[in-house]
Amino acid sequence: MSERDNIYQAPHGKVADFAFDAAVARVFPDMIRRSVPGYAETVAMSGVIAGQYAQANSNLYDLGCSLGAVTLAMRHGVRATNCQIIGIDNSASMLERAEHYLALDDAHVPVHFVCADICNYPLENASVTALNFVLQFIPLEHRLELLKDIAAATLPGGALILSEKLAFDVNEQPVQDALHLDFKRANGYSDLEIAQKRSAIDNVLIPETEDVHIQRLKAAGFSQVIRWYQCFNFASFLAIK
Ligand SMILES: C[S@@+](CC[C@H](N)C(=O)[O-])C[C@H]1O[C@@H](n2cnc3c(N)ncnc32)[C@H](O)[C@@H]1O
Ligand SMILES: O=C(O)C(=O)C[C@]1(C(=O)O)C=C[C@@H](O)C=C1
Repeated sequence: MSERDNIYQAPHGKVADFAFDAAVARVFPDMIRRSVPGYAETVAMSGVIAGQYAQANSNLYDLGCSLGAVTLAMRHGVRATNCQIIGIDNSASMLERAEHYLALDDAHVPVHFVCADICNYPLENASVTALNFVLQFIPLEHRLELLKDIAAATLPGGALILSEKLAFDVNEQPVQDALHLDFKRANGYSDLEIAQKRSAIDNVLIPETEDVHIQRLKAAGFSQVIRWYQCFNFASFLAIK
């Protein structure tokens, strides 16, 4: 079991930019469950989507895999034969723990975890790729290029699962922000913790609107984009090549 996230419980003075370091890796399952509305459903359904879109003799990628939650959900969902799943993250602390969870898992699809920058990693023969709450951390100027690389590596009929924190127009933004704030409060975060986490992620997690995501996925080479899930300000899209 993961430890409880109390990283922002005490006053920090100046709050440093958020990083996926050892302290975050240690509490990550608790942190993401209490911070991202719909996280558990998004992970579970990535297994169902992988079941539908995985093709025989292909690769499935979990880009920014953290502890491998989506990797393992896809591993249990895949029905096609001779697939392998490659989980990539540039945080060694995350991957160390991902290997631990993988060792406890009993499914049979081969899984390889790789410590690398997803913006430079050569992708190929992909039937399903997941970017589960990861593109939001990639610098804006690199996002289109990464999606183009994914689309180019994706087989016809293959899919990308893109889950993101969304930005909204001026009327909707305060409504969604208030609901997200209450979601965090309901999960036991204090107002100080919420405020300090917000300053930590302010320059690091840059959300964009649904329109921007859909247009860019199409510009990258995906022919159809469906928002299959949304819970408050977090949504997940299925982009089909
Ligand atoms: C919010 S977490 C992703 C959660 C995970 N996909 C899940 O569903 O549990 C973001 C992850 O992306 C990783 N990451 C961010 N930028 C990256 C990059 N350029 N290359 C590889 N990994 C990156 C971080 O280390 C972190 O583990
Ligand atoms: O938006 C927030 O307030 C968050 O805490 C979101 C978020 C995320 O979406 O990845 C940010 C960092 C942590 O990884 C967990 C959750």
